[in-house]
Amino acid sequence: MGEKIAISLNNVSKCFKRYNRPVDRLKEILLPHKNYGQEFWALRNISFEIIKGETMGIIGRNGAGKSTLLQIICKTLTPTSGEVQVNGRVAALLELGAGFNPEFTGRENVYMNGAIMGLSPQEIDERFDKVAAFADIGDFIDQSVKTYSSGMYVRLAFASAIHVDPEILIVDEALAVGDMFFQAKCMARMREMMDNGVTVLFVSHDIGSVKSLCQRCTFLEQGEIKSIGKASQVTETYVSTIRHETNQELNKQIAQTTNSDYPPTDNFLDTTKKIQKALPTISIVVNIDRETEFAEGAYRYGDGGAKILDIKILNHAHKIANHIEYKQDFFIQAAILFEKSFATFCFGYLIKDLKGIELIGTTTTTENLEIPSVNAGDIYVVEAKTKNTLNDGIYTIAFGVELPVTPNQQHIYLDLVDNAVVFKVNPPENPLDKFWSKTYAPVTLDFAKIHG
Ligand SMILES: Nc1ncnc2c1ncn2[C@@H]1O[C@H](COP(=O)(O)OP(=O)(O)OP(=O)(O)O)[C@@H](O)[C@H]1O
Repeated sequence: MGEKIAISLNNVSKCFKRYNRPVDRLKEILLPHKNYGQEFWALRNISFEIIKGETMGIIGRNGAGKSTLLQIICKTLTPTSGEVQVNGRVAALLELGAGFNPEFTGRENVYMNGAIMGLSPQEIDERFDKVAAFADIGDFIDQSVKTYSSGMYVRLAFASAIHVDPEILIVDEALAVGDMFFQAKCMARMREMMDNGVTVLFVSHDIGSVKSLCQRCTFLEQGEIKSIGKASQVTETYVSTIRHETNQELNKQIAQTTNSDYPPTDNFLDTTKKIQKALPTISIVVNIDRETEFAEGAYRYGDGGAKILDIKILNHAHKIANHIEYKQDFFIQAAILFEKSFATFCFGYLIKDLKGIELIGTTTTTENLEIPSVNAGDIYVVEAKTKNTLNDGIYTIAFGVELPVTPNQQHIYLDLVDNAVVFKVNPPENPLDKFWSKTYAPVTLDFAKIHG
């Protein structure tokens, strides 16, 4: 394994045996030549390398094999076949319950953990106060760990893991158990460790955290790598896969309750404010007679029935632009061809930064705008006008046409083009106008002198 590689997996597979009844397991122990269980491959042919200092996210549905993979890397499980090489001191925060001895006090566990990680008692003495301060569990540090709440347990586990100077930090969803203040503290600490060159492997169902923390990401599906690469792209593949399945599930539910192919939007019409608004006269700049090529890296998904022909960003002067100005109005215009008839539809957009973090967006249902029925063959041009509240930088837009099923909660995606357009926000002409957050919301500031 090269010096720059922290973790290397070569064709790693893991097979578990599953038994229908506990007695079958016993029978197999007693009669080892007989087979009473079924083989289950939790991982199949997993190969990748993680470079030192890199942060890799692992995502996938429940049961995809994420924890099994981490346990194999941490060597608490042995693979059925394949090779695993790990180069560096590993601190792992796996599922709750692993790692600490419940009979020992918190203090004893910190010493035990430090010793396992190769620290001398003197080194642990030097660090203990920092561990206790980070965990912040007060006198519980001298109580046995079995009396801890799950939150206290995570606090101490995280504090002791990060204070052994790991070269590789492996975190499995553990942070989700702590309270929000502790989660924020852990995230900040993880970022600091990454900045200092620690390699991090991070399993999470929170796509936002994976996008913001990880450079690369692996999407596991039924024990196999479905996608591996840049975190922003892999997380998008994952989200689109899940949305596609949600679409199918919703369609199934709808088909069971109605005879029509698509949702009866009567319920929707009854329960939301009816704003039957004719589309204003729009000065059309999008292509309406052919499908346009979207930005490099764009990808689309959806159930069909509608097709987005074109999406354009327009500057404050309503001219096609790939640059928009600080704090000025801009427009998003799209053309949609309907291939089926629908009782209504909904459109919306989402602006993301280059890491894929979703910053600003809305839909017609969020805005309480209801669009009347459309017929197969209709072409609609839709437009959003908004003020640019983004800081200077590069952004992408996802634009979707959907069917509202439950207002603002569940939509069926007919056509969604992600990363459809890339655009740049220019820095302000006057540097004094610059703000320092990713986005800006207009505000009224006030003050009053109450003394002196
Ligand atoms: N000891 C075991 N014996 C039998 N099957 C197991 C064992 N451990 C895990 N599995 C199975 O292997 C598959 C992968 O499990 P794993 O815990 O790695 O998934 P995961 O992606 O971490 O899921 P989650 O997101 O729910 O934590 C699951 O179907 C699980 O039931």
